[in-house]
Amino acid sequence: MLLRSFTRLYTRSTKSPVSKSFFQRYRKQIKLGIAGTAVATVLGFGYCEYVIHTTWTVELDEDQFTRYKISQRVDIDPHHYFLEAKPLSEQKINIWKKLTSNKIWSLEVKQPEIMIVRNYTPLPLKLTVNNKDDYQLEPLDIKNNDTNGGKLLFYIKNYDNGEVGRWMRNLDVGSRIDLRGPFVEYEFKDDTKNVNMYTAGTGVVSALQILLNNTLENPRTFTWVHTSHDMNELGKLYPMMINLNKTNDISLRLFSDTYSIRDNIEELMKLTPANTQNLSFNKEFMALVCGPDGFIKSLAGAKVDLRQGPLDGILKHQGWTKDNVFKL
Ligand SMILES: Cc1cc2nc3c(=O)[nH]c(=O)nc-3n(C[C@H](O)[C@H](O)[C@H](O)COP(=O)(O)OP(=O)(O)OC[C@H]3O[C@@H](n4cnc5c(N)ncnc54)[C@H](O)[C@@H]3O)c2cc1C
Repeated sequence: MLLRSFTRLYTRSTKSPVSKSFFQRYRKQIKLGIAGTAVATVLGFGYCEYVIHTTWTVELDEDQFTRYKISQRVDIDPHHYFLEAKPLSEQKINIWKKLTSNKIWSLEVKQPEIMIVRNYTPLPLKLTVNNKDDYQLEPLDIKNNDTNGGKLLFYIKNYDNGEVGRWMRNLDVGSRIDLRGPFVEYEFKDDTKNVNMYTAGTGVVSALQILLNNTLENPRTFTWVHTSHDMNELGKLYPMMINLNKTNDISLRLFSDTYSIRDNIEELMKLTPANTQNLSFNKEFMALVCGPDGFIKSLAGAKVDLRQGPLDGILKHQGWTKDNVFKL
């Protein structure tokens, strides 16, 4: 008796008649279910792709992000590098022609892990990397529609404790970055004929962005003062600046080894023509100042809450008016 019930139990548990009949009974439905799941998965992936492509704009836009990937990066020194970003979708608008050399503009880069953005200033330059330590920079021929496939080149400083510059430096080539813009920081008025440009550190990019754009019909005259701790931090931007200095419209004066302009006040005064028109606004002259806070303060007075703030410093001393000066 005991043996029989054991045999019955054993037989039931090993034959599993329930599952066998279940599969037999619902074979069709199971097959349909598997096929349905496969179709849903394929459609799901397709939908995700659709959503991604429609929630990120294809053309650069101020309100929404456009997807790029890091196509090349060249490290200059531990705190400076070039980064080239290539759009994932073809850009129909030639942004350089659209903005011309009348505007200084930047793009926002998103750091998605901590959801912050920082502005960076694209340069109209083509980067060619020959090998690990050798690269070339060449200006885009914007007038003749050279867009380099919409690739954008940035010159970036990474601070030891900085978030975005450091994050981008550690990303692999091929990684995705999202860009938004353009945001115009300054636009020249047609009347402006003579520009005094004062830049320090990465502020160099504002001057280079307009001076390397060859779309302007009637070029302006530029007196450009740049100060860097060490000109080597500019990498191959430095020889490019020396070449720009050889053109008729640009006169460049470089101060190295110091961000402090205190040591060079006399020379800066000489480079900053005194306004002899009794402090009245002369629409042909414009001074742009771009660099660290202390640099801006010494030249033109401090910015206040990201606004222009009162005019002070060397430019005020030389009789320039508030309307002739813009702090970037
Ligand atoms: C219009 C515009 C264009 C620009 N273009 C360029 C460009 O082309 N290239 C470029 O390199 N930069 C450019 N910048 C600067 C850039 O946007 C960033 O500010 C810069 O890269 C630093 O950002 P980060 O996230 O790397 O560092 P952050 O995290 O902002 O830190 C920067 C530095 O400040 C220090 N810091 C951070 N928080 C504090 C705090 N609370 N108190 C004291 N110190 C602090 C950090 O330690 C670090 O040293 C531009 C800025 C503007 C507004």
